[in-house]
Amino acid sequence: MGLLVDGQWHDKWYDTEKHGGRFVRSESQFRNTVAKGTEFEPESGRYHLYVSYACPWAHRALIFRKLKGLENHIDVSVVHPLMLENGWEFSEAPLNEPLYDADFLYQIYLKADPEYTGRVTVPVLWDKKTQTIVNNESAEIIRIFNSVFNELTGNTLDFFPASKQKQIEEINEWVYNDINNGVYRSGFATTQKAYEEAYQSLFAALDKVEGILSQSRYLAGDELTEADWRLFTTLVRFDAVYFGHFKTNKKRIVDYPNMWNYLLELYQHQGVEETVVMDHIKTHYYASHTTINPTQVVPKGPEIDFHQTHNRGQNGGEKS
Ligand SMILES: N[C@@H](CCC(=O)N[C@@H](CS)C(=O)NCC(=O)O)C(=O)O
Repeated sequence: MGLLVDGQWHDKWYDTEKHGGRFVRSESQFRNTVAKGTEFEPESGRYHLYVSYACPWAHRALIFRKLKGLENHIDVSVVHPLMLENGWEFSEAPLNEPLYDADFLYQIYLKADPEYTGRVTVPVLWDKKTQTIVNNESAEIIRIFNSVFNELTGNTLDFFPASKQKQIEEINEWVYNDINNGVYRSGFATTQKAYEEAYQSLFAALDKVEGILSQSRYLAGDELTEADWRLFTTLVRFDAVYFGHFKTNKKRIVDYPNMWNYLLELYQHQGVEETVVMDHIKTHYYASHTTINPTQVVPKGPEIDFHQTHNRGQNGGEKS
């Protein structure tokens, strides 16, 4: 775990002291988009996506690449699940870096900006033509994937429809703060107070989700949207990792009937299962966060069956 300062790598854990033991996520810095008539034209084969299978933010991008039929247009590199003193690393194939034969993800950041100061995070959308990072913010990468390559792929599925954008943005706001980032705020807290604040707002938000899903098929009504996929990547990690490792242990997702069935439905959505790589997920969290789990022992359980039949859309506690 570390960061770049003026282009130099420093092995340093998150500084929570400044914020009373609270984990505060820093803003992503590369915020360009792909668009016709700009320096980043939508072109097949031009862009490369760096991800970790472990990371919920990168997972969003992988899911959108799949749902939007971009696999033949945007290739992917997957980092090694362990993130230790050099940050994200590449390894032997298939976890190698094909463009520059880089060993570490920070080298890719340095290609984009030799003086870069900041965290070296996944996902990264890389432009092979101008050899720079287009964007390293998953919330924006999924919007790019949602629409920008439609002419190339012919895939017009829209997970951010104009009629629902305001509602989706509102849902994203509290789901991000209290759930997606909430699990990290709980797990990375270094004071009891900071942990309890995060824990309480997390479970209040999960109760809210359960309430919504008892009335409605998806978060924003009967249409599957970006808001659902953003929540999914946290829910699918919850019982296996966050519940134990991040101490978010009031309830598991399997204890919420509507949310659990919803999670099964999303997991079983065409193409999604192959984006969920549980051994990378467990290894990454348990063995990389040595301040939380110094032995780096990865628990064997729990056994989770995401293939169970779900009841969504069958009037089973929710309107179809
Ligand atoms: N806001 C970013 C967050 C990405 C992020 O924090 N990724 C984590 C992995 S889950 C990471 O790469 N962390 C490395 C670090 O913070 O040094 C996004 O959504 O893309």
